[in-house]
Formats: sequence, C-alpha cells, structure tokens
Amino acid sequence: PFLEYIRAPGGLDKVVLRGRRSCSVEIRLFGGQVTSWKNDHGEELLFVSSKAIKPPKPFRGGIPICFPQFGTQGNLEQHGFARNRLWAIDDNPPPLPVNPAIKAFVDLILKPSEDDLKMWPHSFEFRLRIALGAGGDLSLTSRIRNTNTDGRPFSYTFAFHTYFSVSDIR
Ligand SMILES: O=P(O)(O)OC[C@H]1O[C@@H](O)[C@H](O)[C@@H](O)[C@@H]1O
Repeated sequence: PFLEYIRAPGGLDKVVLRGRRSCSVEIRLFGGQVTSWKNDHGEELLFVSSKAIKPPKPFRGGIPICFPQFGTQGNLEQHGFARNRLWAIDDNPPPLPVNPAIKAFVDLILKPSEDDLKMWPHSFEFRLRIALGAGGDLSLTSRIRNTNTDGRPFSYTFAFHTYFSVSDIR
C-alpha cells in the first residue's frame, strides 16, 4: 500500500507513506511532524533524538512545524503550539494541483482549540499535504486559512524546522 495508518498508544499514531523500493516517510499526528524519511536504499535522511518521543513535549527531530510563532518572536511558547497539538487527517481537503505520478500523500489539518484561542485569539485552518514522489523526494505544502468570523487579519511567523541527519561535520 502507498499509505498505512498505524495506531500507537500515548498519542503516537502515525501515517507511513511508501514509495519505490525502500523509500518511505513517517508522519506523527502529534505535531503533524515528519519523523522519518528514508531513501530507496532505506537510509534515514532525518535526525531524531533518542529522547525525542514524549508527548506532550514536542519531538526533537524530523520536521517540526513552528506556528504561529517562530522561536521566541512573540509571547507564545518557543516555536508556537502547532508542534504540540494532535493534528487530524483531512479527508476532504480543498483541491490542490497534484503531480499524477505522486501516489503516496496524506493531508493533515490543525484547527485551534478553545484553549488555543484564549492564548492566540485567531481562528485558522492549517492544512498540510505531505507527499512522497516516485523517486523518493519529499514535499510539504502548507496552506493557512484565516477563519476569523469577522474577517480580522492576523500575522504569524512560521518555519519547517528540519533536522537533517549529518554523518560528519567539521
Ligand atoms: O529546543 P526546542 O524548543 O525544541 O527548539 C529547537 C531549537 O530551535 C532553534 O530555533 C533554537 O535556536 C535552538 O536553541 C532550539 O534548541
């Protein structure tokens, strides 16, 4: 299968996308975070700390999503709250042009909870498509929609805080 949903205790459910040979991508619903990306030889391309996996703390590694605040550029917790929330599978995403060669992809969505709205009073829908191409290339497409009922604008800072695995560094 191109996509497999794997249940795991402690908020660690994940989606695995598979491509040609040993290419794969693993995405945790907690944080909407890519936590593994392997090439066609099955080699891991991302770093994940061995101490990383303990919700409700964010995972250190993979591709954390910093939103609606990058770093300490505001009053929220470091890198915002999106990386500490349980994202959902988006079964009915608005149309997005796709490369028909890409068979393995998943759409996730994050909406703020009541508590999130108390901290950051802006209603939004954050959609994330994660796709694994035939050659093992990984793409992330983020779409952020302002759903404030009064149409009030908001500003945010954002990052894919990618941890690449590096075998040797000087
Ligand atoms: O330690 P956190 O909150 O997971 O953030 C990850 C890293 O984010 C970087 O932006 C900071 O420069 C680092 O100091 C920090 O360690």
